[in-house]
Amino acid sequence: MNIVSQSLSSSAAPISRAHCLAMDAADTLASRRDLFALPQDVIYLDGNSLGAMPKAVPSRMTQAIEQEWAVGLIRSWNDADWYPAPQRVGGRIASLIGAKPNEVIVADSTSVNLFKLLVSALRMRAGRNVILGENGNFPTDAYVASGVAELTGAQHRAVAPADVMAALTEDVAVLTLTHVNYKSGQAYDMAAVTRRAHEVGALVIWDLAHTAGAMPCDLNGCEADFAVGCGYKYLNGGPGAPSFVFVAERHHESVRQPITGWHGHAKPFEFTQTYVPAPGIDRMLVGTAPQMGLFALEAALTAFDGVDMQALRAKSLALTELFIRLVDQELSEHGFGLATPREAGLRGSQVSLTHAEGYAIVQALIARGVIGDFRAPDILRFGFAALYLSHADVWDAIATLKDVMVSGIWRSAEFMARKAVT
Ligand SMILES: Cc1ncc(COP(=O)(O)O)c(C=O)c1O
Ligand SMILES: Nc1ccccc1C(=O)C[C@H](N)C(=O)O
Repeated sequence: MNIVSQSLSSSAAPISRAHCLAMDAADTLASRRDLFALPQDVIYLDGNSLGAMPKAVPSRMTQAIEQEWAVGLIRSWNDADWYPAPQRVGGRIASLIGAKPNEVIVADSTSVNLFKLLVSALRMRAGRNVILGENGNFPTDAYVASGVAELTGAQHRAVAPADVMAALTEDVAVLTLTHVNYKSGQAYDMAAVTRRAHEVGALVIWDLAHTAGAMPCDLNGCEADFAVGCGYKYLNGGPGAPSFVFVAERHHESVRQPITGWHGHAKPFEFTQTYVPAPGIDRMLVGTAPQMGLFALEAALTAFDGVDMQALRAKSLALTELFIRLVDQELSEHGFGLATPREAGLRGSQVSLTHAEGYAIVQALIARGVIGDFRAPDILRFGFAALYLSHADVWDAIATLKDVMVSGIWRSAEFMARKAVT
């Protein structure tokens, strides 16, 4: 039972702001908020798109720029340990996703890492030619799968999430899914899906964009093959932070990724003319790593030091449950639907509402300091980063949304007309 159920189940009384403050007083993660620089007048519910900035980042960047780059110059590749940063930061992320440190490396973007893994998986399942995906996945996942299919002659087959299990047939080389859907916030049962895929001999790539740092994940416990994810969402690495890629140790020998750049070479500084893949996870590298992005991400990850991911999950579920209950309690007359499962076990760390006028409503909310986002055609999306949100924030966000609806302010031309960029 989570903190909301505990404090509310015994009473049928409406939830009040005082209840929320009581939950904050009992919140063991509450002090983590001080690790983040967030404007006073903002309630930030968009950490599933761009995480907030950890205060540890600016001083690390200043040191990297003013000392390591300006003074150390090229010597810093060795003297400041720039060279092993992809492995080092990968090792930190591994601890958040149920992987061993040598199974995760940070490189490139999520889209590029998906490309590398899809081609690798097809090569490992020669004789099978289907990439199985899901309808409604984040577009880049579908685009990259189609691009790989076009390049390799494979077939990209996308089915409804509910039909994935049945679509796992013996011609599937690789199944590619996003663990927590970016629109609905619904999560797959990673263990069950991976098991079924393996029963038919398929490999699985999990996109953890909306999972890593948002909730616990046990890649090795699920015997996952491959995974990718973003550094800039719940890991708070900053805009365009590099992505991470996971390859289970048992596949390290056989995985051959297609972008055979020199940093994935066994001996990059021998400058030979023939490509020989590096042993282990290093072969997933391509070219020179974006060091500044790595440093920001590395500093950002210190916000997770000592965090029990089960406690983080409990708080995340408490926040999302509270939000859902308050929508029921405060907004029932305003035409919102719920696109996210009420059942906690099926939910990631976001709540999505539906409303035909969602775009204008989100714009009006943002103008009042509650930052969520809109996803066409009718989704109002709210991400809950348990490290920096409080239960009172949830109350205040709902109160602002109610005010936007009751006042009808969202109908003003300003909000109806503004163009969405995020
Ligand atoms: C599920 C998912 N995959 C991938 C991405 C992004 O990939 P990239 O970092 O390559 O832009 C996102 C968000 O942008 C996402 O939500
Ligand atoms: N990388 C971005 C750059 C600009 C605007 C949004 C994004 C996102 O990450 C969107 C996110 N993946 C989503 O789930 O909608």
